[in-house]
This record gives sequence, structure tokens and C-alpha cells, in this order.
Amino acid sequence: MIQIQSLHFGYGRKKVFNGLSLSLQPGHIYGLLGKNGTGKSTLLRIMSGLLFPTNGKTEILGFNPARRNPDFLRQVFMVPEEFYFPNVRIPAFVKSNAPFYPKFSPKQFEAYLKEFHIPQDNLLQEMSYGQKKKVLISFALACNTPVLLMDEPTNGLDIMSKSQFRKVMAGVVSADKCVLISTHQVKDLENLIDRITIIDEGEILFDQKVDDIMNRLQFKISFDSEEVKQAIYFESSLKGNAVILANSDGEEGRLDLEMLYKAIVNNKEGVQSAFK
Ligand SMILES: Nc1ncnc2c1ncn2[C@@H]1O[C@H](COP(=O)(O)OP(=O)(O)OP(=O)(O)O)[C@@H](O)[C@H]1O
Repeated sequence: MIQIQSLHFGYGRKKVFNGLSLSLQPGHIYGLLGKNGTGKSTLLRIMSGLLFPTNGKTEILGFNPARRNPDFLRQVFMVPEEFYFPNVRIPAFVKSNAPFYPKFSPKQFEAYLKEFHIPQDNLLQEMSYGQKKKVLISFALACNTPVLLMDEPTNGLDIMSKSQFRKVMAGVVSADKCVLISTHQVKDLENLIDRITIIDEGEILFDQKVDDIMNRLQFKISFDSEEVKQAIYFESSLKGNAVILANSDGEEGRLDLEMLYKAIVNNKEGVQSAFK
């Protein structure tokens, strides 16, 4: 559904991507992680046709996003980290924007707004940042585009809204839809994403399905110093040592995305060797 090969991009002389390749399939929610400034937002902007690569192939739903073909644009929705709303009420916003998205469902939009407790009759510019973000997320989901790109969607959401977000997102993935979420708020995505892609210095550092991660790695608290010595990554705490071990016994466990991310950044080879 999304094929990127040998992507090159830079802002002027500043290189961001120097040959990045990535393939995303429908039916999944992908988590895109990486340090500040590694190019996550840039990648989403290239995918949605807002920035144009200097080299390489970017194909989404059979289209080159850079051509901004209307048939492509009506099938992709991007929720950016920073956005602008006109000073109108929600019905006026829907009236002028929904016609661009043929599968927009007013019923779904209303249900999402209700889930997020958003009043319909306020002016958009008089809403708080978090409220505006929830309007945008609700609109994005109600557009039912096969490709949904979200840049830091949970930034600015309060604790209740984050769990409402997870609930709403869990219901949107379908066999023909591909969702890519860029975030630092990894805890907000736990139990939601089924594939994790980490980029670093313009390259893919790690790209695995959550099921495969759980088959290959074990996350646990350990008091056994031998086990800690063998750990791919560990963190000491008063509650014991949080460790990541190679999952040689097929143990079932719970993914700790934050630990995994730190393990990959600190001991990439160790993590990768568990997948060989
Ligand atoms: N408009 C711009 N002009 C010039 N350089 C830019 C511009 N936007 C981003 N950059 C640079 O490109 C690189 C990638 O930026 P980008 O915003 O894609 O990173 P990111 O991974 O999304 O970061 P963050 O996690 O902080 O949101 C950074 O080094 C940044 O300084």
C-alpha cells in the first residue's frame, strides 16, 4: 500500500533522508518512533504530498504523492502536530471540508465528538488546543481514508482523552486501512500498534511486528543477577531490575515500548541479534 525506496530528501543543504526504504501494508497500525529531529514529521509530509523528495520512489495506493493527484488526496488524511482552524463552528467546518472525502461519515464524526466530549456549537478558534486536536482527530477518522497519517496525535490530550483516543483508534483499523502514527508518547500507543518502525539519522533502525517482538523478546522484572547479566537491556529500580531477555522459552509477556526503544538506542546489535 505504501512503498518507499531509496528516499532522498533535505531542507536546502541539510540532509534528512539518504536512501530510506520502507514498506507499509493495509490492516495495520504502525508506530513510527525516533529521536527529535530524525525526520518523522518530514516523512509524513512527504507521504501526504506536502514535501517533495529529491530522489527515490514514493508510491502510495499506486500514486506518487508529490503529484498531488486529487484521487490520491481524497484517500489520504494527515493529522499534523501543528494545525490551523478557521474561526467557524464545527458544522461550517464540516460543510466546507467533508466534500473532499467521499467516505466521510457524519454519523461517525458525531459519535467520535461525543466520545471526546466536544460541544458542537463553539467556535473552533475559541476551543483549547486539546479540544481542537480532538475535533481534528474525529474528523480525520470520520473521513475513512485508506491511509491515515498522524503526527503526535496524543500531544495536548489529557489523561481521559488519551484513553478515549486508544478506544476510538482500536475500532478504526480494518483490512483495507493503513494507519501510521508518529509519536514520543509510547505509553499512549501500547496495545494499539501492531508494528513498530524506528528511524534514526534518516535510516530505519528497527522495523518489526509486535507479535514477532513478543516471540523474540521477553520483558520482565528480575531479581536474579545471572539473568540481569544476560539481559539485552536492563534498568535498575527499587522494585527490581526491569530486563529485556531473548525469549528462548516462548514465554508470554507484556510489551514495554519505552524499554524496547531505549534498548534499541543503547544496544541495537543486542536487540537485532534476537531477531536473527
Ligand atoms: N522547514 C524546515 N526547514 C529546515 N529544516 C527543517 C525544517 N523542518 C524540519 N527541519 C529539520 O529537518 C530535520 C527533521 O525534522 P522533523 O521535524 O522531520 O523531525 P522529527 O523526527 O519529526 O522531530 P520531532 O521528534 O522533534 O518532532 C531536523 O533536523 C529539523 O531541524
